[in-house]
Amino acid sequence: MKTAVTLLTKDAPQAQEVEVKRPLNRQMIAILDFGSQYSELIARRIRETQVYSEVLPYRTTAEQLRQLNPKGIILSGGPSSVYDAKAPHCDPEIWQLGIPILGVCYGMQLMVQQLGGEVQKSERGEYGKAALHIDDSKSLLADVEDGTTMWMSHGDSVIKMPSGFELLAHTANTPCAAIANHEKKLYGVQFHPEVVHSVGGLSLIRNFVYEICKSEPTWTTDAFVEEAIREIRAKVGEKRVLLALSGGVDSSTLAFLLHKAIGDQLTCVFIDQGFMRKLEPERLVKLFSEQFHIPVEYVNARERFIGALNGVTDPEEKRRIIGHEFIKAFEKTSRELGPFDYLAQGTLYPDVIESADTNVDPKTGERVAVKIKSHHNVGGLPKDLRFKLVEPLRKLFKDEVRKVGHNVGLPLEIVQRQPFPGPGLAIRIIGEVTAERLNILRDADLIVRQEINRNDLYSKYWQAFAVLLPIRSVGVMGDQRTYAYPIVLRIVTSEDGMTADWARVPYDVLEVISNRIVNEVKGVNRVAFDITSKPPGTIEWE
Ligand SMILES: Nc1ncnc2c1ncn2[C@@H]1O[C@H](COP(=O)(O)OP(=O)(O)OP(=O)(O)O)[C@@H](O)[C@H]1O
Ligand SMILES: O=c1[nH]c(=O)c2[nH+]cn([C@@H]3O[C@H](COP(=O)(O)O)[C@@H](O)[C@H]3O)c2[nH]1
Ligand SMILES: NC(=O)CC[C@H](N)C(=O)O
Ligand SMILES: [Mg+2]
Repeated sequence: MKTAVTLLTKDAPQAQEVEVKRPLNRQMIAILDFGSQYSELIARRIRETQVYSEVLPYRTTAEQLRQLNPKGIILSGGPSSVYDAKAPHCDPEIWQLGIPILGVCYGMQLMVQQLGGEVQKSERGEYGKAALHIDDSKSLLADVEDGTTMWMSHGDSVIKMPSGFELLAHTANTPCAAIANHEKKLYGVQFHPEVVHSVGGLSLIRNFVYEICKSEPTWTTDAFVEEAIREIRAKVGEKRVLLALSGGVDSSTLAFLLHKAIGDQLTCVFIDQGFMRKLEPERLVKLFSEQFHIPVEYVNARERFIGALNGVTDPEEKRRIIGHEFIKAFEKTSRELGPFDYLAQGTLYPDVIESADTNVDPKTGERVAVKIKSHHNVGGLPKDLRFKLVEPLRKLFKDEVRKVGHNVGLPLEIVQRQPFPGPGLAIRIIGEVTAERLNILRDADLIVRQEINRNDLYSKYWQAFAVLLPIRSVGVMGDQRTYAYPIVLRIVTSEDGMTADWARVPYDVLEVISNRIVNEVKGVNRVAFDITSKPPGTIEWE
């Protein structure tokens, strides 16, 4: 049996109303989102404990929550201050639901304020690591070591707890760093247990999920696949689906998942936008058709894409045009091979969060855009998209998708592939994209890949690639003056693409890459290595 609750979720495509359907017997932890950058990270940490979790808008009412029947509720952090007139509030009825609640940072401050305690701006904010001194190691803080490091990011503090609450922990700057009303199962922490720097954060989350909420670890990759297949079948019915297949991890995983779910109602379409790496298109079509027996329609759209980018230099403009051309190519394919009602894409959560509206305006409580860059498959979509979207991986992070891929039988060589962006080499050529620059970058990129593979480094790095800059510098080769492009090496480590660090690549590997590029690629006379982490940089240069 299913319960249907209509909610406006924050990452809904074109902000349509989305029905969140949860089977009544599904155990879940609901997260109410007050605009924290980490809301989805909390969900992911909960899922790591094998309990299903979903982020919902902070306006979700107590009645809607009662229908969803979660085992526990978490209130996220957020940029607002609870005492501001326009700060976002939750439905005050939720405190009476009898469901355990954990407030994190802003979430705790809100709990305190609504239940009669006091929150004030503190003299000194606390940002970064803090030592947590434990006053009561029962329940929430069981197994969390006294003096452990927790990560803080707040300017306000709880100065008076509501009645019925007890102190669980403090730090040097924060007298109430963790509090509880054991009887009502209401808990609050000023720090962020969900971030990786909080040592013991996962223990705290496990205590909440298992000991306090009494959830059971039923959310496994098997369960995800089973449910995704059921939902795809229910959504699509007898209709036909066009899958945008790039050959990357996400869309290949989706191809296997959809193939299991709807068999030959599925048509996979690969668009050759002209920005692929050397030999990639041929390899992909062969692999899927011959080895996996999943036929792929190859669409040659090279002329259209490069034509559309003629003279365009602004990165967001490039991304918008590329997204638009992708959709035009899918529509053309639909006219020729369709019709298709549904377009399936391997969209993941990081694509969504970087492209879409994610923050709450502290003054109005409304979402405001903090767009980092429009991923072609999210921000590049037109408002009047003719297809309905099928994006079952939309809530997942890359490492979760890799597990799903493995589960549905995708071979290791694809499961472990480094990501490659849909706009391809076009966003690795800074400024205008020309055929000449594409050829140069393709040759340089091949050398990077060859040397990384030769040294067995491929699986150590999140991505390793070359970027071409549209400037030229002077060099000397064979006693001749050269005036040519530089290539930048971008090689990073990362867990999920949301943050990244530059890889400490052995000098001798860098040396060989540099020598080979300058010697073998005509038009390049200099190689640089990017040593910027994300943040403040991003992984791709555009
Ligand atoms: N050349 C292409 N042809 C068809 N669809 C594409 C192409 N490039 C990207 N897409 C679509 O856009 C989605 C997002 O691209 P993205 O690169 O994030 O994922 P991916 O290619 O599937 O995996 P990876 O991130 O590992 O490269 C893909 O899942 C796919 O649905
Ligand atoms: O399919 C995609 N379409 C895009 O428009 C896009 N932009 C960035 N990326 C990939 O996303 C990850 C994070 O990249 P950034 O740090 O550059 O935002 C990195 O792994 C990037 O390669 C994209 N993938
Ligand atoms: N990270 C947060 O949730 C911050 C909450 C609130 N804005 C503060 O500064 O205390
Ligand atoms: Mg890709």
